[in-house]
Amino acid sequence: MSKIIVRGGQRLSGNVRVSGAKNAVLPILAATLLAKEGESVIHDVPNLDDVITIQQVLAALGGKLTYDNETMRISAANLTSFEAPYEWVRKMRASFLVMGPLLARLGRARISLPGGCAIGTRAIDQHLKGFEAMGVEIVLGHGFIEARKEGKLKGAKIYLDVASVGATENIMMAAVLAEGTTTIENAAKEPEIVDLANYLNAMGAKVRGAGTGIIRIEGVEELKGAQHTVIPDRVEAGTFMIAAAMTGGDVHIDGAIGEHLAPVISKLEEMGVAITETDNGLRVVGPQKLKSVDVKTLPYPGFPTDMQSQMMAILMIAEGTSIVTETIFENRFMHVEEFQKMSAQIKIDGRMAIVSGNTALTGAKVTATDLRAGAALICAALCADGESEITGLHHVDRGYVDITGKLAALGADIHRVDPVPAEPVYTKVLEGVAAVLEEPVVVAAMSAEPVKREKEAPRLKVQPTWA
Ligand SMILES: CC(=O)N[C@H]1[C@@H](OP(=O)(O)OP(=O)(O)OC[C@H]2O[C@@H](n3ccc(=O)[nH]c3=O)[C@H](O)[C@@H]2O)O[C@H](CO)[C@@H](O)[C@@H]1O
Ligand SMILES: C=C(OP(=O)(O)O)C(=O)O
Repeated sequence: MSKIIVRGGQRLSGNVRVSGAKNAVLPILAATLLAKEGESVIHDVPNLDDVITIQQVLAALGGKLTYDNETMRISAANLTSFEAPYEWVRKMRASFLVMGPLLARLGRARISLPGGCAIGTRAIDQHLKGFEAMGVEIVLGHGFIEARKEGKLKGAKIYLDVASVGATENIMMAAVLAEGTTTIENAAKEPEIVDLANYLNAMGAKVRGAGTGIIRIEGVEELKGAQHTVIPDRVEAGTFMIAAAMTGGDVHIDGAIGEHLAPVISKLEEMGVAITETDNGLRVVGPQKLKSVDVKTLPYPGFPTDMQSQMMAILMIAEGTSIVTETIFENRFMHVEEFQKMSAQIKIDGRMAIVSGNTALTGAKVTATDLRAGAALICAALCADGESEITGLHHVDRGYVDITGKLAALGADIHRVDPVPAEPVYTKVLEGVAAVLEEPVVVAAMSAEPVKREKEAPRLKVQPTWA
């Protein structure tokens, strides 16, 4: 089992570079499927497990991809499938974002139902409501959503009951090739929505109003591949801000965009952290003593739910009691039990967590229960007394590029231990796969490259019920 070992007590200092945003790159890579001709060249693509997953999804749908030095090149001229099976959607919910592009390009999509996940039920009704308003016929059954529309999708006026990030993105991507104009009301306003709209417009789309509550999309005939640079990851940046502040450090976060982090900056400033904007990032200086604050997660521009657990980590060592209210996901307090193993004093009351401050954190063996919980446990371990061992790293690897190396470069006493893969068992599995496929299989193990086969392996084709 992979683990991160941290010995607390080191003050962080120096410069850390923020990678491209996971939550921006995933919809953008899904949107590359919309280009009937030309290559898309996407820069600052972070080397994350979620990026490898979406890369495999795109390749299986017929996309041709290469990934080198944080640049991904994608051609999607010849799509060969309209199906996203359970294996992908289970691994990464954002695989569901291929539904909008597939409907726009092929008028068909067969997508596994994403179901709930650790942090909440995570409904998809608003995505489906949007597609149905555009004339798509949707049938649910056997764990799949089967969707089709004869001819082009029709522009529509769609009011979202909740300002869902994913639904806004999926509907935007479906609408860019629709007949007529689509209006999304109560649209999500996150910076990742604006980044997606910028990429779509570079492809030739007509998207207006992204970043506000009303987005208008005028459908166009065709889109072409385009160049785009992904925005820096505001959650990764926010995580380093908290790590710096918790250790009383002095850290420059290279690439962080202040405007994207306004609620995090405000709350940290209220706590006594000094934050200054520089030409290309933010400088964060932790104070001697941190003050407690109350925090409530909200859709952008409110305090991001993806920073809630890291914020809770810093509140544990602030002076006084703080209340953290989670309004986006109903089950996003799983990290509390892990923090308690590190001596935290936190009580949960429904959607509120009451955090007693002034805790002298102690090192412990803890498990990342989700992606941001993992990051929060690392932050806590950085100022805990003694050694902590953090497992459950498959969550962390979904969203942080080399968090261990980046923190070590800032002076943290941190390292990662990965078990050596058991070669004979692995080879045996590959031999088994090759036997089933009746073909040799060559896999680039532990690499960011997509799985390589000597020739395209036969895929299981599942026909939609109406075929
Ligand atoms: C890949 C990606 O970008 N993930 C982010 C995205 O997730 P995601 O796009 O899944 O989050 P949403 O904004 O859709 O979900 C927010 C809330 O709306 C509810 N909902 C959503 C859709 C729907 O059709 N019906 C419905 O009721 C969800 O259950 C949840 O309670 O935004 C979240 C909220 O900022 C972030 O935490 C995730 O990191
Ligand atoms: C919840 C998150 O991501 P996802 O929507 O991909 O699960 C996250 O980035 O914290």
